[in-house]
Amino acid sequence: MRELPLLEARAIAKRYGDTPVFAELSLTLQAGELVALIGESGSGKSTLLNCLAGLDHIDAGQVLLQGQDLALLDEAGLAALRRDKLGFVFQAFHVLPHLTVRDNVGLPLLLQRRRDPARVEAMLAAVGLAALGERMPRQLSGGQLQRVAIARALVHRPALLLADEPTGNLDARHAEQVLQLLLAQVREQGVACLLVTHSERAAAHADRCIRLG
Ligand SMILES: Nc1ncnc2c1ncn2[C@@H]1O[C@H](COP(=O)(O)OP(=O)(O)OP(=O)(O)O)[C@@H](O)[C@H]1O
Repeated sequence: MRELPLLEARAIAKRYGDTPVFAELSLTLQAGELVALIGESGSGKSTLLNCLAGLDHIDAGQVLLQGQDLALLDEAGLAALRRDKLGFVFQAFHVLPHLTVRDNVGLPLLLQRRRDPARVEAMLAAVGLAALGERMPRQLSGGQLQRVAIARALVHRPALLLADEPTGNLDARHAEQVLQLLLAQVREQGVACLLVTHSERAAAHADRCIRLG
């Protein structure tokens, strides 16, 4: 028997006003799978990620995370699901400006009431930011901020990682470092990862590609 998909979208549709972004879109993601989401600018990749995370409402269809239909959850239920199961790397990082780098990375663990300083340090080291834990976000470069966002998205060992161009601001060396980190989470921890990317190099690491538009 086939394993229950970690994430399943069934014939979902999204429009803004009268303008459809996508329709009849179905996808599944299994634990331990890295899937690249590709498509031209404006094809709806970020919108799809937001819909899969329950951050944006769909107009038709169903999204199921570990069999749970997101539409049946209220806002508190959705927030708890995101807190416990999901890591999200936003295109705009959404790093909190008044917290240090270390506290930004530790935030998901704090929200789950399970502080783990060693895990936070390990994630900082994994993204090459071990020396910058005490810095404030305004003292970081764009690429460093992106790596903070990646460490924060993984620190609580989510079952699902939705990553919106996580290597977009990085030089080749750091992009490869981040890709290897994502791959390790997928292969060793069984994380399911949907990776939005314009990079052929990043897409080449994926098990499959889904194209929008
Ligand atoms: N809040 C919104 N209101 C109206 N239209 C929106 C909104 N958000 C996105 N759109 C439109 O929906 C379409 C898809 O946008 P989206 O950001 O998902 O694309 P994308 O594939 O992620 O693009 P990029 O690669 O440039 O990040 C675009 O045409 C965009 O203008």
